[in-house]
Amino acid sequence: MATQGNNLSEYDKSRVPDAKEFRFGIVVAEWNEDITEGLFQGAFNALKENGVVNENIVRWNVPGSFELIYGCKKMQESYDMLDAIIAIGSVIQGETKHFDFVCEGVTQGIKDLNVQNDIPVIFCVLTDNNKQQSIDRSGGIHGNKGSEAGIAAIKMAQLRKDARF
Ligand SMILES: Nc1c(NC[C@H](O)[C@H](O)[C@H](O)CO)[nH]c(=O)[nH]c1=O
Ligand SMILES: CC(=O)[C@@H](O)COP(=O)(O)O
Repeated sequence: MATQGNNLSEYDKSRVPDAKEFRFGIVVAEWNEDITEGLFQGAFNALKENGVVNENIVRWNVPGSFELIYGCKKMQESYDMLDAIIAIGSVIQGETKHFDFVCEGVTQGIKDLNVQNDIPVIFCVLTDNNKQQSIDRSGGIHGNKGSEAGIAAIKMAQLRKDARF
């Protein structure tokens, strides 16, 4: 399986651009907030480890993962000086098919934001079968997907900058 055998927090620092000039937005869903706070810390720490200063990180909260779509869209519109945005959520299977619709909806919505707008939005939404899988991927045995997302945000910010010249 993609994550098993790998650690989401490990990365080759020599392959990560210096991010001290970049500005990032982070939109965090409050559903399963024990998980999403862990993901936020992973992303925040990864940005800081690579030179980002606190003043260049703006955070908004939204109720659930489905609202990440609107929150990220408004952040793209409100903060056009941002270099990348990270969308953080934790969706855990319940008794019904609601999980399927939330996961598909947020996936398609964030994809659309990347297609329609110029600020890249990084998909840091866990879609897990149970709580343990979420714990394992937000600072547990498989590392922290938030860290992975922070590094992806830096790399996409650099790609966007390079693409302008
Ligand atoms: N069950 C989970 C949800 N459900 C709520 C939706 O995201 C949304 O807020 C609601 O349908 C109102 O529009 N959200 C999560 O982030 N994680 C879940 O496990
Ligand atoms: C992803 C969800 O919305 C889900 O956790 C809600 O739980 P349930 O399907 O039991 O209503």
